[in-house]
Amino acid sequence: MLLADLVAASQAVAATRSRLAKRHALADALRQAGPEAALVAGYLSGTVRQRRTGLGWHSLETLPAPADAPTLTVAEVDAALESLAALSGSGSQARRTAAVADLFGRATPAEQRFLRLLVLGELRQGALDSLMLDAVAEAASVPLAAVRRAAMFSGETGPVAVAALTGAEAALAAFTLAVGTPVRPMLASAAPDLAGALERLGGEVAVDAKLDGIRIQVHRRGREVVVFTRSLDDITARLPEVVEATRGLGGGDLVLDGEAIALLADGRPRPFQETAARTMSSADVTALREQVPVTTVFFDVLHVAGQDLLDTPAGTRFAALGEVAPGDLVVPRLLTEDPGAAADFYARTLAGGHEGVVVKSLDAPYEAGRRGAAWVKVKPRHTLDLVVLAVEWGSGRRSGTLSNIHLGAADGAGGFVMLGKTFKGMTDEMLAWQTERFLALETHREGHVVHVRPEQVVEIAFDGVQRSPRYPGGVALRFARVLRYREDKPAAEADTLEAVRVLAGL
Ligand SMILES: Nc1ncnc2c1ncn2[C@@H]1O[C@H](COP(=O)(O)OP(=O)(O)OP(=O)(O)O)[C@@H](O)[C@H]1O
Repeated sequence: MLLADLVAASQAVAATRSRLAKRHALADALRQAGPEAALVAGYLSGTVRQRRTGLGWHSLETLPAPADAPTLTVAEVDAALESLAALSGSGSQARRTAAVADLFGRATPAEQRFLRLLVLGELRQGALDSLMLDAVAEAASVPLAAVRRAAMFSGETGPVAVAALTGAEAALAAFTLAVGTPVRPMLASAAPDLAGALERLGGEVAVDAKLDGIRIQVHRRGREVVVFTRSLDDITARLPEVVEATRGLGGGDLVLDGEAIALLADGRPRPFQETAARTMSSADVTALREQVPVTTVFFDVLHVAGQDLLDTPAGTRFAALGEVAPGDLVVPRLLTEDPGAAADFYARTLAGGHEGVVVKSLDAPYEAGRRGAAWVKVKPRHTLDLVVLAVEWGSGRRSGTLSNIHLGAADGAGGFVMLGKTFKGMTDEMLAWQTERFLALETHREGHVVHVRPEQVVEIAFDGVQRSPRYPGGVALRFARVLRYREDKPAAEADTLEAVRVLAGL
């Protein structure tokens, strides 16, 4: 497939705000790509990023004269980006510059623009992953459910696109849960209070403590244990306690879902940052482990000894978890249909220093990768997970640091809408960290404002939402302040403008 065709498809997707029209444009591109659909799916959903090539906007400021006619193929571009990503060691800077000049020199003006945005991670035509899955189903004329199911086992959309287009439903059915390969975790929806959550689910439910740690998905095959994060990164080396705790369980091969959390001697949680620090680096694990040991807590099981439990009702899965894991490794949980008992449990959980509860249906399957209705979280404090769009250089005591952050909510079509700014709540350590982080994400500058790739999620507390003509979404946050940066949440899962409007009762 020619790069020019991919550019045309990208422009067609970007040109419309209608989800249906975007889906048709993507489906056309996938059909045209055939066996190269994996590449096309990767490029059009923006999963191929600057991170891989190590190129910043500085290196793309002056580009060579463009070519007159389109000759570059998508496969050639991919190979060139791969080899750029592999460059390291002495002299790699010069080789990188030469490779960039060669690639861009063979591109037409429109292709140069596309490549520049692609490499900088700014190609946001709104092809979110869920939309790409819709397009795959359309292009291959297969049921969407079959595509979604394959994607939850595959982690990446590319191989699913190729299977759907070349082998239809039969090829999609070959994607199953494999012990050792992570599946996308099930996510929760939110209710404003406990009564709302109980009403939504009805009847007997499980009320779980919501522990403010790090989501872990643990796979055990024989003696081998692998620990994955919420975003499916392998962090086994960082959490030896989890590996040891899992080795000691019964039940043959296992896939478990849970939380790793640093607790004090009395069982109350340590500050979230301390748990998070344990998952950031695999250096000095032994020393870190001595200072801040983490406790392993499981709340679900997806596979036991050759049997997949994803489609088994939660009540049965929870009973299976009780059989393989001792009580101290299972989340505090109450099975009840009595709102009074649920309220007592919620109050006790909060008194124990925990974040809230997750109310779970006992009949539901494990809906991997979905923010489903079967898990409803309830927290006393409302927060939003927003994306940093730009940062301003600080003044006075903060001069030399990037301080005031511009906050964006997802617009539901792959872009972000600004809701306000804040420089509140940041510790000196956070300021130092964010300065480095946002310089690495920089795309361009306007005066004292540094624009960044919208990739960093930040958890924000606020006192309310008000109508505001100043911001494009028509709403702004009152007294927004930073609680913490979230390393475990991709920008695509940030809170949406729609969710913010609902909060504001608009
Ligand atoms: N008992 C529990 N059951 C399910 N998830 C739990 C539980 N205790 C803690 N959690 C955490 O809560 C998260 C579920 O909430 P949600 O799906 O909204 O994810 P999130 O967006 O990361 O939420 P939040 O920002 O509230 O932590 C899980 O990812 C998990 O890390």
